[in-house]
Amino acid sequence: MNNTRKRIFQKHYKSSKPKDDEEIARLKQKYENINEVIIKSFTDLPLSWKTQKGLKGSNYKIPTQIQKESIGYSLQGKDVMGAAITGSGKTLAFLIPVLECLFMEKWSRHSGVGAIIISPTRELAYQIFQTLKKIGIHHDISAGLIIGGKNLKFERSRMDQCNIIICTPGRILQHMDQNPLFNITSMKILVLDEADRCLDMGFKKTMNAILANLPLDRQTMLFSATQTKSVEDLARLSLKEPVYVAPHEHQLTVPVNLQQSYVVVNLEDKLTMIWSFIKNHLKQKVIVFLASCKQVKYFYEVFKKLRPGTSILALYGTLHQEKRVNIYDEFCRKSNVVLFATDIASRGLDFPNVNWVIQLDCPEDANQYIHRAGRTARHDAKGESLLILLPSEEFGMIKELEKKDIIIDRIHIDQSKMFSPKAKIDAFLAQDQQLKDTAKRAFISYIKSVFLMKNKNVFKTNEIDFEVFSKSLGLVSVPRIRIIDKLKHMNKNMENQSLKIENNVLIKQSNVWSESFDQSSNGESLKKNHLNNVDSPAMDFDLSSNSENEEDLIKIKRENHEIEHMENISEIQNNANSKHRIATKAATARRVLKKKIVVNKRVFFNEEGHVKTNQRELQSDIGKEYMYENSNDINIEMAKKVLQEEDKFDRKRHQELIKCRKHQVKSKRKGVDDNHFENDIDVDLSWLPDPDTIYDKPVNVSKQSLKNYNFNGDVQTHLPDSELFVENMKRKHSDSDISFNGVKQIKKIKPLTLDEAEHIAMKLFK
Ligand SMILES: Nc1ncnc2c1ncn2[C@@H]1O[C@H](COP(=O)(O)OP(=O)(O)OP(=O)(O)O)[C@@H](O)[C@H]1O
Repeated sequence: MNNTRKRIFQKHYKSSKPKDDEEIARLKQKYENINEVIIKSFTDLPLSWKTQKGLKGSNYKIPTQIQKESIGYSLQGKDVMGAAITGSGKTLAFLIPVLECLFMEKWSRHSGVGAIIISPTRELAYQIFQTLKKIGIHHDISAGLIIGGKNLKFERSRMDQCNIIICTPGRILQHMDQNPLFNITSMKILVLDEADRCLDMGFKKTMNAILANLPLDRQTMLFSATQTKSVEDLARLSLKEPVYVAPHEHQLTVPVNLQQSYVVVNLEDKLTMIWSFIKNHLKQKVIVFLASCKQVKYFYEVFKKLRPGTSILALYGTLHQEKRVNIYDEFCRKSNVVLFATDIASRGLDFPNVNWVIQLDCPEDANQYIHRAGRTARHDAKGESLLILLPSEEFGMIKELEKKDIIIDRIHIDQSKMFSPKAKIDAFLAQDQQLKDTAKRAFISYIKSVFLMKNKNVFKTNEIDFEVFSKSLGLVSVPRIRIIDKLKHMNKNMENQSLKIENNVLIKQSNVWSESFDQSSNGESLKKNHLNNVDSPAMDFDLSSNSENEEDLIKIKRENHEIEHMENISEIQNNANSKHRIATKAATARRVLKKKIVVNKRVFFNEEGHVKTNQRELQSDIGKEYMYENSNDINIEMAKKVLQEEDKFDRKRHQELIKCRKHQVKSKRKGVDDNHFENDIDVDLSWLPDPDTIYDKPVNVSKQSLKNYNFNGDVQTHLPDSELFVENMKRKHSDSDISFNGVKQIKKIKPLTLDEAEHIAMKLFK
């Protein structure tokens, strides 16, 4: 019955399939009369049957507002700039026109690249690809995901067969540069998802290079929840009379179903706060945003060890690509789970059914807040967002959000529901050096991220109590951050000076900074913890992560910064480089002598716990002379010579020792006692029982002749079972022909049982 129905349906379906040419002509006619007001469902849009079927199969029936308003313009071939709140369906708003455009152009697998869709992160590109696969399943068009993390050759061999390329900026540029067969001359559509991010300073050079390679005769679509309106950006993209579609402008910046709130906590209480939150929300799906990948790593490692009773995942840029995709999929699948993430997860990702978004570290700006919070309450779903602010961040950040019409309520933490995992974390770090290092890196990366943030009304490094913060992470002492020390020092000397620096110099500089931290924690300079009014210069750094360049590579969003408080950037670089000079022991010793520091004396103890005084004296004449020379200075050349001379003596002694050892082995083999070695092995064996006494007695030995021995070799009184024991032993050993060195051979002795062996041992040691 079912089969018949299916066949009938297929017959009907086949007969109703219009010829492509006819369909194209019919649809073209309708393009001019698209009226968004009368569009109630996707079927009201002039779309090919292949797309309609794909949409239906994916359960998309009613278009969202941005889809209704933008798809018409896109079908007409206009450049479109779409801006709509997070989770409002912007992906379909550009994927449908892309498919339709290629269909109308009668694009086939052999027609080459027809559309390029660029996304700032790999995860987002992967997600777009998945959606395209669903809705484009009935089209005879191929698509490729070009995001890196895979062999370039492998991608290259497939590039030419792709009609739609979904990519990240870095990877597509790599193909443009390195693949002579990559042909995009016939390309029709360019889409930038999260356009403002793709066009900001982080990707500026890459995007400029990509755009220079693309044909000018193309349609361009830009989509984002926080769309760029920069004239410069639009000029770079060579947009032609773009249509700006923003259905929620002046009404909404965040979804209506999003419930927002914020709390104010001290930096040192953040860990306790998030731990308590997780413990109170074990049955929820939560994303926790942090400022850097090193922090994410630390929180992930610690929380995994703490075992809160829910799954813990982490997503950050330095993870291997395959792992990233697996974590992404796992988080999508699970319902009770906490994901610690950097901002690679803040834009575009459509994780289903996220209950909470926690912004544990303050977002860079209001736009960042919008994107992060938008990971929940997507489409028609509800969700909650909690922003965690430091007392020093509250005023500035709330003002920033108000500028974007985002009004959020402050809530207070119920202290009775706070559980501190501090004691456990301290214990973990004490046992695990790796975790301790991760904590140090987390500490440093957080301080650096605050230091480099542009908005100094919000991010104030001088308000951070370094000692208290480091303790809260389980660290015993404060890790040293040299560059902050350096800048603090320079700040004092060079106030009111400014300097224009080039982008690339600063990028290099930031790399030096990221490497130049010293993990030793005994630096006096930071013992006081507070930076004395040191704030970073007004630089526009983007610490947000991205998969292309790895998130800890600090990127600048704006060119030609005015940097106050710095006299000469090259000087910083020189100084920073000089920090990398290897400190030799000699140099350290010289410094110690110069400063007249009394270093601790090293004391050696022997096994009995007595202080060893007889240190080996130098043997060579030159060595003795050097030792008794009463100088406070270190003469490296002289020390070298002494070592060379002493080396000769050492080698000689070593050879003698080897000779002696050989001699000892030989003697042992011969069974000859060697007095020399007896002296070496100074062990008193007098307490051992005389083997003759035990083994060489006749079977019916008298009770009186049997003796037991205590540990000191003293004869003890006879025990009633001793005779039995010896007899038994003799009987057992009667078959053996094992011979003891220097002891009479006992023939045919059977081996002892375990009990007997234990018994004899007990007797001997009593
Ligand atoms: N017409 C529709 N009907 C039902 N669901 C839809 C429709 N359009 C999109 N969705 C769903 O809404 C969710 C959000 O869509 P999408 O990821 O495209 O949002 P977005 O606007 O791109 O968000 P962001 O700004 O965060 O990137 C997805 O789960 C998607 O499947």
